[in-house]
Amino acid sequence: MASQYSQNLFCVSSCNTQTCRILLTKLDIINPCRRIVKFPGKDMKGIPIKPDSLATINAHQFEFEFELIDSESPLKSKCISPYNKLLQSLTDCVNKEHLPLSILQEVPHKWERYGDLVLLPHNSFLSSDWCKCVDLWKAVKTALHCDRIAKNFPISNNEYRKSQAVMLLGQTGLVRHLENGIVYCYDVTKCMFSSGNVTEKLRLSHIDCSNEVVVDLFAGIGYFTLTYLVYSKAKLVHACEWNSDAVKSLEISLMENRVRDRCVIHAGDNRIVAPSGVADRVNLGLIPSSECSWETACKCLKPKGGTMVVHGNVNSILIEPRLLSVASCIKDKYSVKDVWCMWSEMVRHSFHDILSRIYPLSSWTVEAKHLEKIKSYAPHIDHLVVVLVCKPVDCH
Ligand SMILES: C[S@@+](CC[C@H](N)C(=O)[O-])C[C@H]1O[C@@H](n2cnc3c(N)ncnc32)[C@H](O)[C@@H]1O
Repeated sequence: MASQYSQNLFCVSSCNTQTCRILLTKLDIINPCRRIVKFPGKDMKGIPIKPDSLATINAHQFEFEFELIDSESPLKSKCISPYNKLLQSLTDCVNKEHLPLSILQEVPHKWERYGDLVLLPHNSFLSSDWCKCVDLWKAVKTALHCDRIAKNFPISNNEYRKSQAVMLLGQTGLVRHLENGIVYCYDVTKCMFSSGNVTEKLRLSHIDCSNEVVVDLFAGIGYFTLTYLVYSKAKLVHACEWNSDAVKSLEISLMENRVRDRCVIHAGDNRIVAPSGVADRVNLGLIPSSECSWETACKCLKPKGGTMVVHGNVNSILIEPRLLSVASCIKDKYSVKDVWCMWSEMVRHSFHDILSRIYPLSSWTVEAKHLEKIKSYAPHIDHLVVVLVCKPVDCH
C-alpha cells in the first residue's frame, strides 16, 4: 500500500535537472505520473522514479552527483486515477482521525456507477474503524463525484434473485440506467441488474424477431425483454415475473423505451401465469438453472414448434452424474468444453423428452444451434446459454 502514496526521488542539483530528466527517460525509469519536486532553500530538485529502478541505476555510470531519497512527490492531476483520488482523500481522513493505515486496504478499486449513484462492492469498508471516520461518505462522494452511495451484497441465492444492496448515503436507490441505448429504471436495493449478461444481450440484439412472439419466463426488470422489443423488434413479448418490485420497474422501463404496446406482463409464477401455445421463442434466463420451468416453456410453444433460449450454470470440476450419462465417449478426464457440450446435450435430450411426453401425437426433433459461455460465475462454474430449435417432424 505504501508505494501508492510515497515515492523514490532521484535528486540532483538544479543545473543538472534537465539533462538528468532526459537520461532517466531514456533509461525508462522516470515515473511519468509524478511531478518533479523542489526543495525550498536548497539548490536541488527530485525527479520521481519508478519503484523498481534501483538495479538500472546501479548498472549505470552517472557523470554527475545524485542522491536517492524516499519522499512524497505529488501526482500529476491528469494521471490521478479515480482509485488514487479516492485513496488520497481517504488517507487524509484516516490520518486526521489517527486510524490504522491498514484499513486503507479496504478501499475499493472498482465500483458500479448508475447516474449519480455509486454501488460499492460488498468487501469494501469492512473494518469497524471506518465508523470513527466522520467525513467518510463526504470524502467518497467528493472523490467519486456522486450524490448517492450504496453497498452491494451478493444477489439472494434463491429463485427470487433479489438485490441485497443497502443505501449508505441518500434516501432512495431508484436509478435510471442507460445501457446500449436501452433505459432501465429500477431500485438498486430491490432488483438485480445483470450487467455481466451483456454478451447475450448483444447476440439477441442482432436477431430479427419481427415475425416472432417471444415469451420471457424470467423477465426480471426486463434485461432481455427490452432487448427483444427495442433491438430484435419482436412482434410481441409476454414477460413473466413474480417479484412485484421487478414488475413495477419493468412497467416504467417499457414506457420509457416506448415499447409498452408490444409487451404483455404476466405477474406471478410463470408455471401458473405463462400463456400456452403462443410462442415462436421462449427465453429462460434463470441461473443456476431454469429447469423448474422447462415443461412450462414447452407448453408456451406454438404447435409448429420454435426456439428455446436456455441459460444455466455448469460446474466443470464437479460434473453432474446426468451429464456423464450423455457423454459421447467415456474419458478419465474431460476438458471444460467437453463438459459444456455434455450440458447442452443433456438440455437437448430433456426438452425432447418433455415435448414427446406432453405432445404424444407428434414426434419431435430438437437441435442445439448455438452454445456460448456468457460469463464465469465462480471458479470452475460457467454461466452458459444453449439455443434449441424444436420442431414436430411433420412441420419441417
Ligand atoms: C436472475 S433474474 C434474471 C432476470 C433477467 N433474465 C436478467 O438476466 O436480468 C431471474 C428473475 O426470474 C424471476 N423468477 C424466478 N422464478 C420465477 C418464476 N417461477 N416465475 C416468475 N418469475 C420467476 C426472479 O424473480 C428474477 O427476477
